[in-house]
Amino acid sequence: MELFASLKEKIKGKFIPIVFPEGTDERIQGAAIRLNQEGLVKPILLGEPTKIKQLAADRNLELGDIQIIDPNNYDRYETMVDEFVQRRHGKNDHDQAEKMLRDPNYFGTMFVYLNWADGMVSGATHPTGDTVRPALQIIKAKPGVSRISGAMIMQRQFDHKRFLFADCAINIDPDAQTLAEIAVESAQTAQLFDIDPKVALLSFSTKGSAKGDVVTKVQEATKLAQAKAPHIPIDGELQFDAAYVPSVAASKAPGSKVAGQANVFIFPELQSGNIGYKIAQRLGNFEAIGPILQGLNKPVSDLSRGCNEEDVYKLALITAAQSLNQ
Ligand SMILES: CC(C)(COP(=O)(O)OP(=O)(O)OC[C@H]1O[C@@H](n2cnc3c(N)ncnc32)[C@H](O)[C@@H]1OP(=O)(O)O)[C@@H](O)C(=O)NCCC(=O)NCCS
Ligand SMILES: CC(=O)OP(=O)(O)O
Repeated sequence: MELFASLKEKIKGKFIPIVFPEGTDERIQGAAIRLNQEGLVKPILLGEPTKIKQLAADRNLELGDIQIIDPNNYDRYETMVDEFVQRRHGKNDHDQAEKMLRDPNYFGTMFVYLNWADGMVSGATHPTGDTVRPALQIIKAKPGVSRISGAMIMQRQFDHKRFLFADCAINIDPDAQTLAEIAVESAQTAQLFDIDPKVALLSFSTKGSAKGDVVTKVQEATKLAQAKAPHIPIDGELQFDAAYVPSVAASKAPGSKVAGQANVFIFPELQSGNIGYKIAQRLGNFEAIGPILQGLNKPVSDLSRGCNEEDVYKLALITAAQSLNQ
């Protein structure tokens, strides 16, 4: 079954509450209306209600019974502040918490932490750092995960074949240990999207063809990842052509169980990961879904500011489906 049809089937009729901190944004409003009308998600928009309603009316959008919550006028605000201070274990005091929760991303993240929503989708108007920092600080990583990372599901237009790229969003310069963890987490995320993972740790070098600290890091990460998950086909260091093209793999990495057939691509650091997915999306015409945060205790999803309404709609479906697996 097509990916989103199967996600819709999983969540339909469950009215999973998802909080959208950017309630005034047109793309968010449009997606929330569709999700609500189709009975897929129970959207909660954050922002000043009169402003949200006026903007919707100006755009000819009908919000219907969608819930709107104003962080600046909310009767449970003090409870949220107290819970936040407790969660931060002395890192933020009451006065700081009062101010921080005025930020809709902190407010929305607390909603998820307190189980008042099952997930959050934000980032249409906020850069990634501001969107995800509250989740890193409040929701935190699952047991057994030390670093959260961001995966993109890349879907080819003509045959809907899917690939996973990571880390495209979070860890700026991961060390070998973190890179290994990203590789293993990515293989697990891939399975959620019906990708049978074959994981390539990418580099500008294939099997020692070039030298340097950055190549050594990828070689070490490959060994660590293989030891962590011996049941998953993982190999590196591989150039992209060796990872993906069978004829190149045959000459550059003969005998590899991954080279020539990789579908999960692990980038050595964030510059290449973020640039790589945007090239595939904008030049290669791939549909880019995500970034999907891997390793968090509860689902919080970050949009790219370049997203459209359809991206918001789809990421909300993924976020709601992720909440069923928590
Ligand atoms: C994610 C990011 C914002 C975190 O940076 P930061 O806020 O300066 O990070 P800090 O080191 O101050 O850590 C803040 C908190 O997050 C936690 N944290 C940071 N990175 C983390 C990670 N990858 N996994 C889990 N926790 C993490 C820290 O432990 C810390 O928690 P604490 O406050 O409870 O001690 C930063 O790594 C970043 O900007 N990444 C790139 C984002 C981006 O622009 N991507 C491209 C577009 S998609
Ligand atoms: C994923 C991405 O590109 O996010 P941002 O909105 O921070 O640019």
